[in-house]
Amino acid sequence: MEMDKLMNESKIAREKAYVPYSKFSVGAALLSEDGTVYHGCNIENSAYSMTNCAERTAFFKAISEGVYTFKALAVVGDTNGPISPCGACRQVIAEFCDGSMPVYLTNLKGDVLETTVAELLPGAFSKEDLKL
Ligand SMILES: O=c1ccn([C@H]2C[C@H](O)[C@@H](CO)O2)c(=O)[nH]1
Ligand SMILES: [Zn+2]
Repeated sequence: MEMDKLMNESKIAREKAYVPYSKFSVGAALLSEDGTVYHGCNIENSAYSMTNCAERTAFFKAISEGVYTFKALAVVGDTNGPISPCGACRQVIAEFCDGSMPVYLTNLKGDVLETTVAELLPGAFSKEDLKL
């Protein structure tokens, strides 16, 4: 799949955001190895800290379906520059993706920052740290 298509999928995912508190909608589109695209949106809660970001929603949907191998991620929000995933999402992304996997951070104006999982979270805590 071309990356502009994946970025467009993230905009479609964004339309489902449940954001009565922040009114800040975010969408994510996670491309799996077999070509399936998992949509994620942010899902807020009156107990604010229970909010789930768009990125983690997309990952948890895929993982819960038994899908663990990913090729790319696109994220979009109505930000001035390319959206910047929060720390919690960076850690979840690092858990399930190779450091070299491309991540496309975008906004509604069409700005695109192409980065990688490793660039998003240098020094991520990982399973190696657990000495398993
Ligand atoms: O990368 C991001 C940044 C923020 N949010 C959500 C969390 C909250 O619902 C709203 C404002 O922080 O945006 C995401 O889903 N992803
Ligand atoms: Zn997040």
